[in-house]
Amino acid sequence: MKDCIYLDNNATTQVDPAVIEAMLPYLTTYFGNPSSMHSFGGQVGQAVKQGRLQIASLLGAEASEIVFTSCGTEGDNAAIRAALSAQPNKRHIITTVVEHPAVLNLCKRLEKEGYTVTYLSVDDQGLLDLHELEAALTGNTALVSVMYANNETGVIFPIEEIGQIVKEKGALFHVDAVQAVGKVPLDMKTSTIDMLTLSGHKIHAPKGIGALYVRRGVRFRPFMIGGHQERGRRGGTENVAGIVALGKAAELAQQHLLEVETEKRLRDRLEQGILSAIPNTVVNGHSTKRLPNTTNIGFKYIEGEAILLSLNQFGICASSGSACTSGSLEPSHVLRALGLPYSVLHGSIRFSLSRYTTDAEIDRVLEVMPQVVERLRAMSPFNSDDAEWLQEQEKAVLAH
Ligand SMILES: Cc1ncc(COP(=O)(O)O)c(C=O)c1O
Ligand code: FES
Repeated sequence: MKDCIYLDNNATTQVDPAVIEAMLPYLTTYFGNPSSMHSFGGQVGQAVKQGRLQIASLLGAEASEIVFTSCGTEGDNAAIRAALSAQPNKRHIITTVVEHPAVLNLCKRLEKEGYTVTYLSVDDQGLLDLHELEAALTGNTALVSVMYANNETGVIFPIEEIGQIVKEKGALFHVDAVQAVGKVPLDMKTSTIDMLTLSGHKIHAPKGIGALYVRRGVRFRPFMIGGHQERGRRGGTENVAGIVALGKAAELAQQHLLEVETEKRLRDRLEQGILSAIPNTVVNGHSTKRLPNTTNIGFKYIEGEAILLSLNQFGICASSGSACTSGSLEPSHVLRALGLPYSVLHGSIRFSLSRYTTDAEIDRVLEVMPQVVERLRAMSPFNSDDAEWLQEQEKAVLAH
């Protein structure tokens, strides 16, 4: 079991014991290849089929619309590349400035390959202006790729409204729903989404397995070229144990969707507790158009990294942004896009809860947090907005 108060579930989640139990036989006894003709392989093929049905059920999709991938990053890459190669005459892509690097860095690469990319901006609440989307869409737009919910702030975009606009212009619509799956109800049958990415390790399955929903009728050229697996949409012998795990995790996520209010109650208690006990704190991102498990809080005048290290000493795991960029001390591209002042930008912490989070854990964080912040602020050279240095930094950020 975990030996810390784990509030970093947007980075990754604990594998559910029931998921481990379901997948283990496929690492031991049932090691066959699902494509084999013999019945030993056939049994394994059945397990893959079952996993596909479970994922389809969570998404309100058909089993044939699910393609297993190795992770969310692969799903995003496969969807975007497939959309482009299916429409070779269209050379324009629309995405947002707050996407995960799996989309953002791919789009930057595609610009080098000759595509034009529009990066939609967000306001200080992290929300899009749909007029900007309408104005950007042209007959040359192959694809609009927008995340369902942001991994850093939890802000949720109005996906179906966006989809309506996209469909009017005949572009394909891809949604990175890695953070939304299991936290908001999804129904592909009534949705405008053409392709949707999800990742196992964010929903209590292991790392290294994911899925891509591809609406029936959407032309899909494989990203991973090889054998006939996944109906020719993704070559490579299936990660059977991973698929079984993802299927089980999807089943549990579907059940848990009914209880997601509990997670929200704990998140709100944590957030309100911090805001009321500690002065000069702000919530980053829209307060209600948000995932139920995420809060991103700016603690003015101190460094996020310092807060994280102090919390770590108390056995509390949180994050100052996305795991893949936290190695660099650059402020998060998401918080920068919100145009936050320098003092908030550098002092922001993301707490992301899961169904395992307890009231006792939230109590403990609320007990520790004020002392941590007070101690760091006492050492901070700039503890008011008037500090000349701070003002200079603000100007530099705005000019950036
Ligand atoms: C919004 C979003 N998209 C994509 C990914 C990438 O998923 P994976 O780690 O499975 O490649 C993540 C993971 O952090 C994410 O939060
Ligand atoms: S890969 Fe998700 S935080 Fe970077």
